[in-house]
Amino acid sequence: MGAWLTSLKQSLGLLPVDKKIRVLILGLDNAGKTSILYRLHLGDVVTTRPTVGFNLETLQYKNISFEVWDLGGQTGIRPYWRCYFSDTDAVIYVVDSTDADRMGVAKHELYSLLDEDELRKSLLLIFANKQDLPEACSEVEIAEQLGVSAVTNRTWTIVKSSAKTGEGLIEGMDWLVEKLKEEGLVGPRD
Ligand SMILES: Nc1nc2c(ncn2[C@@H]2O[C@H](COP(=O)(O)OP(=O)(O)OP(=O)(O)O)[C@@H](O)[C@H]2O)c(=O)[nH]1
Ligand SMILES: [Mg+2]
Repeated sequence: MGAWLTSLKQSLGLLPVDKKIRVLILGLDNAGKTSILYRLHLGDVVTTRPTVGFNLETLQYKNISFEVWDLGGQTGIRPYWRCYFSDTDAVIYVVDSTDADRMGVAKHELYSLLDEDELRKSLLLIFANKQDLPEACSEVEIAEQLGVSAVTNRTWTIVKSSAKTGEGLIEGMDWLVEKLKEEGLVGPRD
């Protein structure tokens, strides 16, 4: 069905209006969350500052509306993440693949998220970010250090990415769309 016809039918009440897919972008400070949000939103590299609070954008991808919340990742802000958990369809967890010293902290924060009841049904897309840098660990190494192979109660994947070059971002979004369809959260026509 053409997009205009869908929208006409929706406005006439003949089709349900698709709900927005709620996505949280989480991860340690400096991981690249804001850079990824705006790379997806604007298709370009943006200059960022550490996020205090959040950035919120609506992304349209493959006829799906994603309401994307990018939350600040500094230590003192992380306890506030939980204020945003309700009704979250997907978590994008961003890891700085060059930050070997803090991989344990990144793992700890990830496992805290996995323990959250409000996120028990959320899809989990992990971006092993900053792959354009020569010192970046591979996504296989990151997966190992995060211990994600032990995660069996979630639909998850890990994708290598770069907010700088754009590598992996579409691959990650495509995975999300496929899983949202499988779970019936978006219709087959989307
Ligand atoms: N080389 C490279 N640099 C990146 C990449 N992604 C982000 N950066 C840089 O990493 C720094 C932090 O990026 P942000 O997007 O602000 O990180 P953040 O996760 O939003 O950080 P907080 O808001 O503090 O939680 C910035 O200097 C970015 O330019 C990437 O893929 N490659
Ligand atoms: Mg930020």
